[in-house]
Amino acid sequence: MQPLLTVTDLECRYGNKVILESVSFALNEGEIACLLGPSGCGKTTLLHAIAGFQPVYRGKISLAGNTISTPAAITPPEQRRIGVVFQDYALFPHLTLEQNIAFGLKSLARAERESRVRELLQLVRLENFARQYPHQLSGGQQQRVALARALAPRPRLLLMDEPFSNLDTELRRSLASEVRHILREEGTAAVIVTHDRSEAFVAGDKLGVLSGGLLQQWDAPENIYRQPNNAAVARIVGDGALLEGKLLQPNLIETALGKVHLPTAIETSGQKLEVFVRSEDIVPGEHSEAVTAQVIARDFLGSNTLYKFRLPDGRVIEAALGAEYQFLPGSEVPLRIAAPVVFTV
Ligand SMILES: Nc1ncnc2c1ncn2[C@@H]1O[C@H](COP(=O)(O)OP(=O)(O)OP(=O)(O)O)[C@@H](O)[C@H]1O
Repeated sequence: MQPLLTVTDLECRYGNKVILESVSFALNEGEIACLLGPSGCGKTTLLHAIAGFQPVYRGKISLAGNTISTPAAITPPEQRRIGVVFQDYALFPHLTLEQNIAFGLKSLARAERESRVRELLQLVRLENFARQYPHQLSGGQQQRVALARALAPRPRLLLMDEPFSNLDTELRRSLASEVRHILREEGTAAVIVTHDRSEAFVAGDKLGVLSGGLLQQWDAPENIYRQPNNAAVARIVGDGALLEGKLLQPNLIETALGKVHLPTAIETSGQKLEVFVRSEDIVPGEHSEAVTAQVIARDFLGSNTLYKFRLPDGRVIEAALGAEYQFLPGSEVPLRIAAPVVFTV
């Protein structure tokens, strides 16, 4: 099957400043991709290049088999059949919900237009609000209208730039899940920019992690979480500490947080080893491979407690522990690593 969207060796610049370099990925029909990365890493620039708002310096973007961007030629945004949803919703304040959604459907006959608007109002669960104006809706509802308006003309691809960032945390996650459901129902492929990893995990079939102008990894969110390509990706997709590792045996590493056995032996020819330890992958309890750490602080977070421990070498690490563990500040606790992610650098 030919991918819907193909980005090949893309480079984008502002003046002489290189913003994105060697970016390549492919998205299939109906797939949802989330672009995740720190502020300023080029997420919006990539989205704008796909939309046709941003020229490309090198490489190529193709949609449904047609080349739409090269350094030599750009298909104008309005000819790409790409829908865009912005962070600030950008709804028309003087139009009702149904008029907002019908906006891009002027070429349809009236009956067809009305039926498509009804269908979309139902899809975003706002059928009882058809005659209301945007200011009469909550932020989450407004964002669902913006989504319905963008989907109305049946775009081949939908682009969303930080669509949930104006909403509170809980609503963000539930809307991310709802958007996924709505896009699935419509069968529309999408690229969603976010800097919130839980939104990206919930919404995306694919995750693209950007940092330093490079697409560091492109894969299913779970694969990236379990096997990040490098420490930068590991940090972007999870909280944790990066420790130096010393190879004692091909499958045994020593770190400041004790020794860890690896499921498979690794070969190094003198390279440095780095061990990324997620805060939820640290286990207390007596063990031959544990080190003794001191509790210096604890924050109760509800489902778990976030402890700060001082390791024997003086560094402080965080561990998220369940309710079965109760340690007081000042106490000494044996700790070890349950599931390390190891990189050779
Ligand atoms: N019009 C512009 N002219 C020059 N530099 C720009 C312009 N727009 C963006 N940049 C720079 O390009 C880099 C990437 O910006 P971009 O908006 O793509 O990042 P982002 O990952 O979307 O960031 P954020 O998460 O903060 O929105 C930044 O360093 C930014 O300062």
